Amino acid sequence: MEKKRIILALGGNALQRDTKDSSAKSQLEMAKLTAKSVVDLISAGHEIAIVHGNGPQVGQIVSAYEEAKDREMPFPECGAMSQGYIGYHLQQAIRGEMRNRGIDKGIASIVTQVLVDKDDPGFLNPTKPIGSFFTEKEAKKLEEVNGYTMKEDAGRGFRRVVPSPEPIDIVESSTIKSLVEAGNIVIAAGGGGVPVIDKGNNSLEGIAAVIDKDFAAAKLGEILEADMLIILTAVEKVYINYNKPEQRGLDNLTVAEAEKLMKEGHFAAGSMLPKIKAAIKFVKNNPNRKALITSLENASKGIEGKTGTLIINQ
Ligand SMILES: Nc1ncnc2c1ncn2[C@@H]1O[C@H](COP(=O)(O)OP(=O)(O)O)[C@@H](O)[C@H]1O
Ligand SMILES: NC(=O)OP(=O)(O)O
Repeated sequence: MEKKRIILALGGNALQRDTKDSSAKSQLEMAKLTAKSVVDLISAGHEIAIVHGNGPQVGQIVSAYEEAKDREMPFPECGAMSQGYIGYHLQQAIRGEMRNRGIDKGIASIVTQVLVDKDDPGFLNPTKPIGSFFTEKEAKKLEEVNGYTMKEDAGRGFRRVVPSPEPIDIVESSTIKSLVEAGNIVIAAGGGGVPVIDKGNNSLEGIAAVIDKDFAAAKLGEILEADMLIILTAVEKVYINYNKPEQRGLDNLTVAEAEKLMKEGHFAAGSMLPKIKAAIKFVKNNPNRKALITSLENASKGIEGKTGTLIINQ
């Protein structure tokens, strides 16, 4: 098979067994399972950069500091900590799996800053869920006492939501590119990257927000001139009429078809919609690029065209 440069976007289920277990032990076990699928792609000879989510983890870090009361930690610093925490687990798990299969490649996480616009409309309407799930009553109390904005998250309970601006550029992109071109596996723009704004005079400033990792992965793919964006999530395919009796899996979608289905409301906001938008951004106006949405365990089958939903320019 042709060797490809691939950006892998790892969704929540790659790192969390279930929404109630946010322990480090469980995350490391999940990272080890995830490593098997990732190393299947590495052993097929593809160049890989990994972008992971961080919603549960950054929420956990922020609330740990808030509960400690006697010490403060700004939100962007918590985002940077989440990159280190998750990157450490993925590095350990993927390195171990590579060594088990006799693959001697370097793997490293890059603490990544992602440039956003201070006037991004996302700052006015928080949408990105972070941290644990709460009942409606608990959510109301958190709104009153802590000043959080809480929203219902896909029928699973209430979560704190924070602004989610769009990524404009990746500050460490040339370093990431050099590492990928030298044959290393790179974990970058974790949690969508730490959002920073440009203050002028070579000065960047972190800002309290969480960038969508699927958008950051599409941006990284653009910068690295990747052949493929693979978004790994909990479902094997994208569906129309999802969760309805007439649900039907989609094998292939052109940008025009995806845009039409998006307008018809087939993709839920906050879950499948950003993935479709990221896939469209990555392939639009570029006939050589493909985006694939499938489940972690189907990554290798998906790349062989045997499952998943493939999004192409036309
Ligand atoms: N049309 C659709 N097709 C498939 N899945 C959908 C669709 N609409 C909503 N979903 C939901 O989107 C979820 C993926 O989004 P999300 O859980 O936010 O991803 P992740 O955390 O893996 O990045 C799927 O598990 C599914 O429940
Ligand atoms: N940053 C981000 O997109 O995280 P989740 O995938 O956990 O929502």
